[in-house]
Amino acid sequence: MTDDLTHETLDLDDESDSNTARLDAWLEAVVRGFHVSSPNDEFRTKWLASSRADGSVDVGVWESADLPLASAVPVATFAHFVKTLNAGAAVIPAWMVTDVTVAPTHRRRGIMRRLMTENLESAVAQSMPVAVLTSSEGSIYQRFGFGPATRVAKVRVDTSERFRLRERPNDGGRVVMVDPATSWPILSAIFARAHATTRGSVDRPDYYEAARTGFDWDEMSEDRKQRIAVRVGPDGEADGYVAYVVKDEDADEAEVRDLVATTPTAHLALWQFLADIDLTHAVLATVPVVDPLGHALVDHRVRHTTSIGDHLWVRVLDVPVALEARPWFADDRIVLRVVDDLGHADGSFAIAAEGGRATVTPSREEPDVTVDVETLGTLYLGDVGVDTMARAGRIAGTHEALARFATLADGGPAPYCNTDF
Ligand SMILES: CC(=O)SCCNC(=O)CCNC(=O)[C@H](O)C(C)(C)COP(=O)(O)OP(=O)(O)OC[C@H]1O[C@@H](n2cnc3c(N)ncnc32)[C@H](O)[C@@H]1OP(=O)(O)O
Repeated sequence: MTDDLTHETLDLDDESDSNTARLDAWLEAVVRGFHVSSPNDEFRTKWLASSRADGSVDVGVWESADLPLASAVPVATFAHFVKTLNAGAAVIPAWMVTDVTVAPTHRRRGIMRRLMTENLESAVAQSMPVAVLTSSEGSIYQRFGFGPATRVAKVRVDTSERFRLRERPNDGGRVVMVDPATSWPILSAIFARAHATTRGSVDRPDYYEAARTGFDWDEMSEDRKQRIAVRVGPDGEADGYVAYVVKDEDADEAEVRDLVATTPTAHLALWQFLADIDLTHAVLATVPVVDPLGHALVDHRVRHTTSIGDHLWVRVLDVPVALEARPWFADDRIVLRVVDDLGHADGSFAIAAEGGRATVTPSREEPDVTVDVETLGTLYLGDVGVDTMARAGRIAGTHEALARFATLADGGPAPYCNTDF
């Protein structure tokens, strides 16, 4: 990498003592970077199994072992694996970037920039249409072409007697408590259906299975607090679930760890279930910003938003593949210029849309509208409209061209990603 730093991709399958020590040191660097306690043996074993299952590619940067007090722990880490993103009209491969850390002793000397630049080049070499990540801070990744593309809200819902749905779900379905240890086939099938139909959804890393079936990654121990309820629809098919904990019996609050529903009725039925938990009077949850729950309540104020934040960041790498996978909302043809300092998405592209889908091809025509690749990432899943970005000074074009682009690009359901990675 530089004279005193070496850059190495871990071998997750080598079980020799020396390589195990290497993996442990890499994991220590990650948890240290995020200020999490050092892992115990159970965490390490489960982390390795999950990383292998995901096909994770984990890179570390080490100082020379000849330096005084040289540590086995790398000074930087970077990982990616490939899953899928529901882009609204098609599900496409997504290059998922994670575990980016640089030690305080080595910060701000370009290590992360180098790792990210090389990593995105690998993604392009493997024909990835988009890279995605979730970010610890708000101003790191724009410089690499990532734009915040979905948001989540944190809510506190008063589930005392004030909680009343206008209409109690009454379609003949029921909610059943299931044993977390054996729940995974049901939960993963529900999530797969939600993923296939939810714009902005990213498929889940393998560690979700351990999290849902009895391992608490934060506490690094067996999870004996989490409960799971599954909603069974009138046809006998499981169509939603909620995983929750009542952390402290005195706190009166249930905390939702995961709520996935494949139908509107299942969603409301699971909220009614949460409201019906005795000895609790509030539910804390992370939910879509555009959420029907408030509108389904007699008193919408029982659902109180405590914060809204960005969640999934998108970096378009292959403009035609990415844009052909998203929905379009008018029949029109427009030439879009994308400016990308890293070059991957740079160029002009004709978007010819008809019947909700577009054919996108490189073009030499004069562009109607110009965006940088970060702005394209933010527009991609439809969380923010063209007009808003134009008024933020982020899209160039004539008034008429911007209006046509807005009619073409804006519409459809608000995106939602409820996968953390
Ligand atoms: C996808 C994820 O994993 S998100 C998690 C990111 N990791 C963390 O938050 C853990 C704690 N932080 C860190 O480990 C490090 O500070 C990192 C990884 C964020 C940055 O690593 P560094 O090697 O210091 O970054 P590097 O020196 O390559 O900086 C590259 C550019 O990003 C900028 N940058 C770096 N960190 C930050 C930050 N926290 N906020 C804003 N800008 C930043 C630098 O100023 C630099 O800008 P420039 O090249 O355009 O002038």
